[in-house]
Amino acid sequence: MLKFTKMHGCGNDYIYIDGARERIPAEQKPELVRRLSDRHFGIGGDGVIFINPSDQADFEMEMYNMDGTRAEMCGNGIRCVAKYVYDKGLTDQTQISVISAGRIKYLDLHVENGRVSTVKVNMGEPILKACEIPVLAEDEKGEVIAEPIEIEGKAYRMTCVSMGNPHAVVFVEDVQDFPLEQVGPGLEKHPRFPKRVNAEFVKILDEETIEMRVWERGTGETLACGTGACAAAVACSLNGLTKDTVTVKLLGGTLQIQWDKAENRVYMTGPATTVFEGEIEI
Ligand SMILES: N[C@@H](CCC[C@H](N)C(=O)O)C(=O)O
Repeated sequence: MLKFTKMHGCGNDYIYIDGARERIPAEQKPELVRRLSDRHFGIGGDGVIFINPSDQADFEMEMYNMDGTRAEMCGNGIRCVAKYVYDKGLTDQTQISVISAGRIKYLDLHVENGRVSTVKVNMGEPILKACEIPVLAEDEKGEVIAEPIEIEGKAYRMTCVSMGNPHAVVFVEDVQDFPLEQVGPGLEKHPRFPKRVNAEFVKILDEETIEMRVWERGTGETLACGTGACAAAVACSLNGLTKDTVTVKLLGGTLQIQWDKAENRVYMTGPATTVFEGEIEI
């Protein structure tokens, strides 16, 4: 029997597993993730996150998308990791560090009635160099800002940002009626992205507010994406469309994103919620 906790951040739901208690061989994880994430035959979720011990930070986050592929970073997931470790008494600290794919993030936990309600995460520097995102570009050391790209015969402009994981941000007039199911997979798997990409479709509401839908690499449309919201805020600022602090409205909730340009750090603040706990035979 495998113990798990189902949690979400703005409706981006993952299955959280204590990797110190549940020892699963690495080669079995992708298949297990696909089974557990299945919304009809499994627990159901956008993927699975293992919370492991670490010598470099307070905890390690090991993140898998629904299709069993690893991702370097997960913004909504890392807030839930903070809630998991605090609410379960694995730490009594309200400032913690979490490492994911070799990069350490620092988190401030906001506690109400003994439980974490919201978390502010220092998401680090946005990565803008094409070869580091990675996105194929004429100038591999340059930035990809408002560059033309064709998907399914239609022309769009994309701005590429990595928050540890790759994102392509496209500005659109209408988010709600945007044909995400057609355009999202085309952008995710476009040959310019050697590691595929997460695709954000963004409408500017005013200089401090944006609306966004996301097509996630390895999962498809989700109700929210934390790293995607950070990438969108950076892309808005780079294109001169908003201030450096924005409210991002997603299908499943709202995130506050600040790009502190003096420090060149992105800060994300948002909720973390536990849905239920259980055990499943594997
Ligand atoms: N939903 C996440 C991002 C999850 C990983 C992503 N699909 C990828 O493959 O990079 C978030 O909140 O950041």
